Amino acid sequence: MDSILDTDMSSVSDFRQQEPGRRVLVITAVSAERDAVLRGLRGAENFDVVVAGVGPIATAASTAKVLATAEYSLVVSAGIGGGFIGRADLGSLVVADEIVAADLGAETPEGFRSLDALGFGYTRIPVDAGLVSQVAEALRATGLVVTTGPVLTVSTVTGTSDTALELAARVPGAAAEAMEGFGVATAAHEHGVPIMEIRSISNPVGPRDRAAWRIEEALEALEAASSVLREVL
Ligand SMILES: O=C(O)c1cccc(C(=O)CC[C@H]2O[C@@H](n3cnc4c(=O)[nH]cnc43)[C@H](O)[C@@H]2O)c1
Repeated sequence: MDSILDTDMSSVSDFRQQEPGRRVLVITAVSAERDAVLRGLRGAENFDVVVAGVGPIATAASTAKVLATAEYSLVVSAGIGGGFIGRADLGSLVVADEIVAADLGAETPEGFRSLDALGFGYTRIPVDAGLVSQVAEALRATGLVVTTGPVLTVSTVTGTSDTALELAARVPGAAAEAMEGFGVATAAHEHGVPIMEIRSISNPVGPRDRAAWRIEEALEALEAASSVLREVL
């Protein structure tokens, strides 16, 4: 398999306008995630799966571009992510009940202040509670291990225990971190389309140990989750 970091974004420019209605747009960062989602969806016709790049900025731009060309009833940010220790183990799934731009703000002598605390915008996008519980229950019914909670969007992968502890204190209940959710959610929110985020856990949030990442297992869990999404969305 190619590196997880390969970003084949051809699906963005190849995207064709689809019938409006109950269409679901799934946004992944990289092609390995897209392929796992597509395996799970097994040709489901009401889903489009698009590679939008790594990080919140690339994904926001790519998602906005797709949403400008077609109508969707739901946008799903899906991919691998880091799990906060004690909240989400390797190979398990996290369904976001809130999508939080966790490092968008300012450092002050009193500590971090988020953009919304500074009065400049928003950093938290809630997910419909009924949708979260419906999807989480359906995933659990197939034997998958699922946590619901805030999923943090960061521009820098956490690499120390200190940062992991700081983020967990900043967002109580934080279950996972990744790099795209808030970008996808901002584009969806601005288009008035409901959003959800699902992460399969490839690594713990904390000291950088690239060799300990379990990307294959996380992609398998993402595939399994996608086959459930096929049935419930
Ligand atoms: O270890 C590195 O040197 C490194 C540098 C830049 C990027 C990476 C990635 O693995 C890209 C992250 C990619 O996967 C998602 N992801 C998975 N685990 C985490 C995490 O613990 N924190 C943040 N993002 C994570 C993310 O959504 C990206 O798409 C590695």
